[in-house]
Amino acid sequence: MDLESIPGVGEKTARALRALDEPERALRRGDVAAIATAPGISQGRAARIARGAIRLEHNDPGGFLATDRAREVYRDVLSLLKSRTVTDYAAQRLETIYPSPRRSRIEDVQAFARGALERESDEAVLTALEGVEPLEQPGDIRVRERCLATTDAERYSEARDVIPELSVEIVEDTQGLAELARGYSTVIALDESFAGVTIEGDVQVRPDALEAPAEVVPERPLAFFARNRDRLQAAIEVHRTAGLAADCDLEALEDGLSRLDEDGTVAGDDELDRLTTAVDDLDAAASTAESVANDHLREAIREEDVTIEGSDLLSLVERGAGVDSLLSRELADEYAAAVETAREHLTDALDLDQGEAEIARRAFSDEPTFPVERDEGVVSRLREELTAAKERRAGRLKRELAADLADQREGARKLVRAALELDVELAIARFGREFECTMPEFTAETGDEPIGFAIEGGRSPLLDEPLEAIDPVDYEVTGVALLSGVNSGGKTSTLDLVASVVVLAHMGLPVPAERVRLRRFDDVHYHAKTQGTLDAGAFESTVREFADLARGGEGSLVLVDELESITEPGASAKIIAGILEALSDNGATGVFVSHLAGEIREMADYDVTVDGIEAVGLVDGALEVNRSPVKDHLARSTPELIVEKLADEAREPATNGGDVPDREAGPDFYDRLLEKFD
Ligand SMILES: Nc1ncnc2c1ncn2[C@@H]1O[C@H](COP(=O)(O)OP(=O)(O)OP(=O)(O)O)[C@@H](O)[C@H]1O
Repeated sequence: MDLESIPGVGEKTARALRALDEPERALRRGDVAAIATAPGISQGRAARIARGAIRLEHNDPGGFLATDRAREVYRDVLSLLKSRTVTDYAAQRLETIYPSPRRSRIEDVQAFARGALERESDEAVLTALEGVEPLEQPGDIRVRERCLATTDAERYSEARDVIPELSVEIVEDTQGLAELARGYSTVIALDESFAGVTIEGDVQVRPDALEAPAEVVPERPLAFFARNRDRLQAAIEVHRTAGLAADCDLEALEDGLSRLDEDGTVAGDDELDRLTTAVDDLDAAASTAESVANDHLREAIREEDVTIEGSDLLSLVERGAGVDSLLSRELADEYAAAVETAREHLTDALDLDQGEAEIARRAFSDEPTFPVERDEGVVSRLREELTAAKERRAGRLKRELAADLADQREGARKLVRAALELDVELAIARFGREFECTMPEFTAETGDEPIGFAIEGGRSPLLDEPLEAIDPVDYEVTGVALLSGVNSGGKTSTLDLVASVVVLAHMGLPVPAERVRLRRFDDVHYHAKTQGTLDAGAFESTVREFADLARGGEGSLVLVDELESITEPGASAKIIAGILEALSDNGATGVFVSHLAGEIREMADYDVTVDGIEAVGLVDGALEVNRSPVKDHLARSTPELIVEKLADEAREPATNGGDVPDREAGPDFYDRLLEKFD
């Protein structure tokens, strides 16, 4: 359907509506507001869309997490996974794994997770992963030493679009081209008509340039590799340390990257380095050469005894000759030697080749002068010569490197993606290992008897204690059960365990238990313990919520922690009994933690299962608890245990020097109390 054709649906609303089909992308609040107020959308539809948007925000596109506490458990287990990633990418990628009732979705992630669990992570891999990030597009680049030239206005604008890195110039004719060539180290002429013309400077006639932009601007592909050099090197390192098969030639890529500087220039070429240094140092070297020559000459003059006949001197003075002629007459050899040192210095300091040295020689004239002075014109020539050679060389190296790397681009992308995916897998593997997880078995798939859930040796990942301090819990529920138990026995932790196991299983991930079998649930309703008695309004809305639940509970997992605190015990027991009946009729799976299990069972008009977390005894005043709920067993409460202990002690013969324990309240009293508990 064309969304924009709905009256009143603007672009923004349409975008928001489309986003609903893309579960990976959360809707923004503004979008939801736009939908809700868009004319042409009924209130009911707007509400449904808003609910969908909220689910998306909670990464719950399937509406699996039906309550706040269920969503909290999901966020908590997700955090545990995310905290085991190295890269931000992997953390974000884990966000896309959400619990779902859909078999295909679960199985897809399961396949991924099974592979992940095989992965070994060692420190070297994790360290290497620190440098990996998603690849980035380089920013805009400008190449100043090269330009494009054409006589044609259409080609001109096409060139500007296709190769924005170079400036494009319109030229009238060969003369225009020649002028341009003086300002750039290379001019790329786009017109066939320029073929064969001879112009001073570097002019290339490339009518095909717009079809192969990377050849005339190798800076473009190189910028991509330069921008991503470090992350690519890190991704290579990840592949090496993890022994991961790569989709590209790692050596070739690494070699290419090692020749590339961060700014996109080619590194590690001796000749280019020589030319670059020569251009940079030229002025300084020429001036030093000058000083060297003058020092040399000064020294020579100082040591020289110049003998000149009076008549010669007279003729020189009469002719008005200066020091120069004296130099050339009397000190020609010294001058020549001084100039030679200057030339040698320039050649050596700049490491010039023969042709360049020829030019450099001319920077110091054979005509004697004092002081010796460089010829700036010649130094400029030399600079132009060196710069042109440098740019030619850099250009060639860039083209070669770009050609070498061109084939690696796709491979490089895959390399980084694989490294980042490995981080996701390693996070799952570490979670799996650290919580001693297994893959859960969905009974619909295994063909076993339908059950609710059966957890063997489960340890809640939400407990703060280290794993070894957590007692493994076995718990199995099919239908709806009440869970009774001593204070602090671990009832809430058991609900947390069930919720996290079920949520993880429906995310397609391994679960923290020795073995888990479960049915595929449609949703999880987990209600945390309510703090204190609810006011009438809140009580009413809670009852309403359960009425909804009771109506449609089939396929639901309902976990409720001490609902009785919402109102006074008598009324609570009645309400809970009613909810249990309805849920049980509807085939839901549920666990209700309650201290009123006995009362509720009596109220209910069917045989409610009551499981119990039992204190095995009191050790030094502290309860010793069997954390696995015992099936069909109403656990004794803590007060009962204490009365029992007192009764036992009262019955014991005095052991402390004839002092009879609790003389005032003898064994009879405790026995009578105990009877009340039965
Ligand atoms: N399986 C376990 N292994 C070790 N310690 C546990 C386990 N389960 C719970 N505990 C410890 O017992 C404490 C109390 O657990 P929990 O809050 O789940 O008990 P409860 O029965 O719900 O308590 P209450 O009666 O207050 O509702 C936890 O904070 C935890 O330290």
